Amino acid sequence: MATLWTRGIQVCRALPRLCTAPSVQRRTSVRLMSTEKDNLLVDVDSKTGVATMQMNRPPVNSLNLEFLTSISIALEKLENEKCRGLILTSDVPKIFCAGLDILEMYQPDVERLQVFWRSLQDVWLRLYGSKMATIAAINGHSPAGGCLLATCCDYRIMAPNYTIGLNETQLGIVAPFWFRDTMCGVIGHRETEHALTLGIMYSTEEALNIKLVDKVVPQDKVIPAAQEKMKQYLKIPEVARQLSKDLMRRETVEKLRLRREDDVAAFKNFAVRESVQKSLGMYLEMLKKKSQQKK
Ligand SMILES: CC/C=C\C/C=C\C/C=C\CCC/C=C/C(=O)SCCNC(=O)CCNC(=O)[C@H](O)C(C)(C)COP(=O)(O)OP(=O)(O)OC[C@H]1O[C@@H](n2cnc3c(N)ncnc32)[C@H](O)[C@@H]1OP(=O)(O)O
Repeated sequence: MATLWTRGIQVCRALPRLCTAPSVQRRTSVRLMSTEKDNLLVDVDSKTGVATMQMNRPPVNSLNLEFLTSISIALEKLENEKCRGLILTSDVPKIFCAGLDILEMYQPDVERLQVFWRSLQDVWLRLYGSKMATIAAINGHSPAGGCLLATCCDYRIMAPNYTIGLNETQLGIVAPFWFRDTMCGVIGHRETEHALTLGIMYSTEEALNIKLVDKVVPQDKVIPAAQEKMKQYLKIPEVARQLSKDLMRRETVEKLRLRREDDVAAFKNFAVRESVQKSLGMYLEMLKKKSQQKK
């Protein structure tokens, strides 16, 4: 991984503050370009070629356009750098990712809404279709789009006492076909139908039971366990591992690739419906009330 190391140093030269951070010893730390400051922390271990991507957009890592764009650019960069593995996790306490930023969908600017949806498609295409071995270290709640990110990965390790699931119907919205297909690939048709129609948020233990997550470990062991599991993936001859993954996922990836603009139009037309806007408004209100009660 010499090339990676050299390139990493070049990036660090442009960002000297990072290079002096103690946590980057024997590591190449790459802070990727982003429109929102420091919302994505990406460390690449120069010895193993494994990147750790920490989402850091408080309070809940909700995915707005800028954040999705940062993630997409980072994924592209890691793929171009021929990183071998990716651990996706969160730097926000108790939250892996709260899914799409509902404010992007509520009373939207229609042009931005479509760009927003394309940026989510980009992230999905890059993560689900990645050549890297990918592991989600789920160290917090993971509803909807958060669950999507986790299910895009090859393996999921989760800490206890959190929730994960595609809860879209609870907001009066619908998980599109590529969310469904990703979930189906992990837990199968029947459980996905059950999960999607009811918008089920599973506890960590329930998620383990239905194999939505592969392993449960204490909070402080989630990232070490992901690093350990990654070693198993990296022992497999690269081309064989990548082609096997591609064989499993290509059809699903191609389906969206071929229908991207139809999917954008379907999303836009759905999101602007009066009934959908009303549901989103009520859900936001409920979240606000709940948040105020805590304060
Ligand atoms: C015919 C049709 C066919 C096809 C359809 C075509 C297209 C499909 C159409 C639509 C598809 C859309 C797919 C959508 C995917 C999504 O991801 S939607 C987002 C779903 N997410 C959620 O439901 C999560 C909601 N949040 C929570 O449950 C909790 O916040 C939490 C468990 C994540 C964390 O709990 P707490 O730590 O207690 O934090 P608070 O609840 O107090 O929240 C703090 C703060 O953050 C705000 N917030 C939370 N989540 C979001 C969010 N997702 N977006 C924006 N903002 C969020 C919350 O309101 C608080 O704000 P303040 O009140 O403090 O300002």
